[in-house]
Amino acid sequence: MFVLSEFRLAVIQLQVTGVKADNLSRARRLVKEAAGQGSRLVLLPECFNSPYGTSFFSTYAERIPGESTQVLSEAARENQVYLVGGSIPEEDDGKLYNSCTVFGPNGELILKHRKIHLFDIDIPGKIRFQESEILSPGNSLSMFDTAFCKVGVGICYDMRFAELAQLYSRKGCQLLVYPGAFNMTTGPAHWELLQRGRALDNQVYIATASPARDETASYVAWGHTARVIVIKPFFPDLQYLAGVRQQIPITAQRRDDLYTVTSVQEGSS
Ligand SMILES: O=C(O)CCC(=O)C(=O)O
Repeated sequence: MFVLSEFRLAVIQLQVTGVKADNLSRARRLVKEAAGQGSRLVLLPECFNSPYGTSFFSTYAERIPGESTQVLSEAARENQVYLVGGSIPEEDDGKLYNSCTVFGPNGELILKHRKIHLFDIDIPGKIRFQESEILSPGNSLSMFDTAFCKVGVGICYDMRFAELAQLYSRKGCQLLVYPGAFNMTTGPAHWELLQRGRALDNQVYIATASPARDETASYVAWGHTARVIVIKPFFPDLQYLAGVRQQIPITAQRRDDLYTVTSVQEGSS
């Protein structure tokens, strides 16, 4: 397979409101803009079509395929990009999931990742959030190949679990993407730290996308810029990555005879 050493990736920090149609059209417009700037892989945030919160999930939930994933598929095809479609509340067989769909440049659905680790935390006086009151967890790892590199997918809280990133890296991923929506408590404390940790431990690139911060929302996303909508291009450079892995060869230096992290799931490619 011909692999480009360097490519442009766009992370869209989307303004998300209660009007689904606006969220979809805004996302579509920004994917086009990102592609117009040369991006080959585009990432949207967690819950990009709906406000984030357990009280919203059932109202905004859709089946897959459905309205939102149709828009994503068309946006990927029209702009010839790999599109990691953030996440949406998904309804399937009476259950709700937090699901990320990934589309290829022909608009084909490459994979669906259901958030594996549900966001259940309780920090007294700060934030209580219990996704598991409403959502069911996914049970699969999710990776896909592109013309540039192999990509592992997680959603927000999934990023806290070092084992998942480690498995993705061991299975050959060079880039991990996490649509996210951290908050004003854990955002400043951990959002960047987690990304740097996962990247450093595993010698991979990490890309995350958050909804833009909206102080009027019931759940205020940390985001991480001052602007309402930003597209951040950056260039994963696989040659550089290979160099780092050679210079600091931790993969070969692991003591598999002493410890190991394995997936109990077979057949995840
Ligand atoms: O891990 C955190 O602190 C935030 C996670 C989160 O917001 C989510 O999973 O949606």
